[in-house]
Amino acid sequence: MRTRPLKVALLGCGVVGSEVTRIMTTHADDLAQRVGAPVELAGIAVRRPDRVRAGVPAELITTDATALVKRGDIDVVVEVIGGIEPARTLITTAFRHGASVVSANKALLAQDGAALHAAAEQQGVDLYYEAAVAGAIPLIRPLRESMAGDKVNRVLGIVNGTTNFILDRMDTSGAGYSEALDEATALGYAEADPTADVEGYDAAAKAAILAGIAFHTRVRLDDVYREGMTEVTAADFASAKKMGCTIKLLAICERAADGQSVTARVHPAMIPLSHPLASVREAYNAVFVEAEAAGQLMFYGPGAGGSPTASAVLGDLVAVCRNRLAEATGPGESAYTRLPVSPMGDVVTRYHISLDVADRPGVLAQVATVFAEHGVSIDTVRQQGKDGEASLVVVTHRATDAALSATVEALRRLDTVRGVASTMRVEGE
Ligand SMILES: NC(=O)c1ccc[n+]([C@@H]2O[C@H](COP(=O)([O-])OP(=O)(O)OC[C@H]3O[C@@H](n4cnc5c(N)ncnc54)[C@H](O)[C@@H]3O)[C@@H](O)[C@H]2O)c1
Ligand SMILES: N[C@@H](CCO)C(=O)O
Ligand code: NA
Repeated sequence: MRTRPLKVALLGCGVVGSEVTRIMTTHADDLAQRVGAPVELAGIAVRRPDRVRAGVPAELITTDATALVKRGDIDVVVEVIGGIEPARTLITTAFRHGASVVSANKALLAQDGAALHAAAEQQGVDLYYEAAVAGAIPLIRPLRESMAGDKVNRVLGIVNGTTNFILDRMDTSGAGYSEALDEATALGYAEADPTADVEGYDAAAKAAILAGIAFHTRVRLDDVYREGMTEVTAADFASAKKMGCTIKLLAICERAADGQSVTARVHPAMIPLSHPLASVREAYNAVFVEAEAAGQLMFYGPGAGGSPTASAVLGDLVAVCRNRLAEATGPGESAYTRLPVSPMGDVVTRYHISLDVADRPGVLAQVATVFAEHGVSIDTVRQQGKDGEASLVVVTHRATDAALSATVEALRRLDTVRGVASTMRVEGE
C-alpha cells in the first residue's frame, strides 16, 4: 500500500458533510485498504466556523473555500454545499488545480452538467455524483457502467424523499402538509429551501440527470416538465383510494416509440396499490429502469438523509481515489445520441378527472361528447349526486397529454360543469 496519503478537501459541513467527515474519520483504515493508500481529510470549508461540530477536527476548519481548492496538493474535492454559486466556481477552480470532484449537487449538475464534464475532461480529472440522485441508492454508476451495453427505454420512479415522506404521511395518518414538511426538514431530508422539493425542482433536476445518462443525450432542467405536490389534497387521496390507488410524485423519463426523441417529466400521479411504487414509504426512493436486453430492474433504498447520502459520497470518493492511484479517470459524459426532448403535450398518459356538474338529464352525454370530440376514450365513470349537483369522476384510456388537457379545458367551458375539482395523471398500469 502507498504510504503517501491522498488528500481530500470537504466543502460544506451540514447534514451530508458532517456524515462524510464522520465516516472518513471512523473508517479511515478500511478506506485506506480499499483505496490502496491512506485517504486524508486535509481541510473542511464551512460558512459558520463557530458552530460546534462533534468529531470534526477543529484544525481542519476554514472559511476560505477558494484557498482550500487552490492549494495544489488536494487530490479530491467533495462538494456538499449545494446551490449553483459558489459551488460551480469552486468545482471548476478545483479542476484547474488538478483535483477530481465528488458532488451531491443535483441542481448544479442538471443546470451545468455538460460544461462541468467538459471542464473535468479537459483537466484529465474525474467528476462523480452518485449522491445527487436517489441518495444512497446506486443508480448513476449502474446506468453509466453496468448498463453501458444495453439500451434503456424508460426510467420511472420516486426520486425525492421529502415529498414521498409528506405524501406518505398525508395518505396513511391524514397528517397535514405543513406538519409533515416540518418533520421531513427536521430529519435532514429537505433541501435548504424546501420549495425545491415540494414544487418538484429537486426531482426535475434528478430526472434531467437520469435521462441524460440513460439515453446518452443532454437533458437540462428546463427540458423537464414539472408539477409539484403542493396542490395534492386529502380529497385527491380519498378519490385515489376509491380507485384502489395512492398518490406519488413521480419522475418519468422515456424514449419515444420511434426512438427519435425523449421526454422527461415530474408530477404527482395516481398509481395502483398493487404497483411496487405504492409501497415505497417515508423518505425511501425507488426507480424502475426498463432496458431492451435486461428487461425491468428496480432500485430501492433510502433516498435522503445525512448518513445514506454520505454512503454514496464515500463510494464515489473511493472510486475516484482508486482512479488517481491508477493515473486514470472513470467514464465521462456520454451524449452522442443528441436526441431532442419533446414537449409534455406529446407524452401519452391517462387522466383522472373529477368534475362538479349539474345533476340533470343529458349532462353525462354532454361530457362524454367533449371526450369523443378530442379523441379521448373513457375507461370508467363514477357519479355521485347531491341536491341537484353531482360529482363526476372520469378515468380515461391512454391519450396524448395535449389531447387530455384540451379535453379538460373544453369541459371547463360547459355550462353544466360547475368546476373541475381535480385532474391527476394515472400511471403504473
Ligand atoms: N440532505 C440530503 O438528504 C441530501 C441528499 C442528497 C443530496 N443532497 C445534496 O447535498 C448537498 C448538501 O446538502 P445538505 O443537506 O448537507 O445541506 P446543508 O444545508 O445541511 O449543508 C450545506 C452546508 O454548506 C455550508 N455552506 C454554504 N455555503 C458555503 C461556503 N461558501 N463555504 C463553505 N460552506 C458553505 C452551509 O453553511 C451548510 O452547513 C446539496 O447539494 C443537496 O442537494 C442532500
Ligand atoms: N431533498 C432531497 C434530498 C435527496 O436528494 C430529497 O428529499 O430527496
Ligand atoms: Na444515488
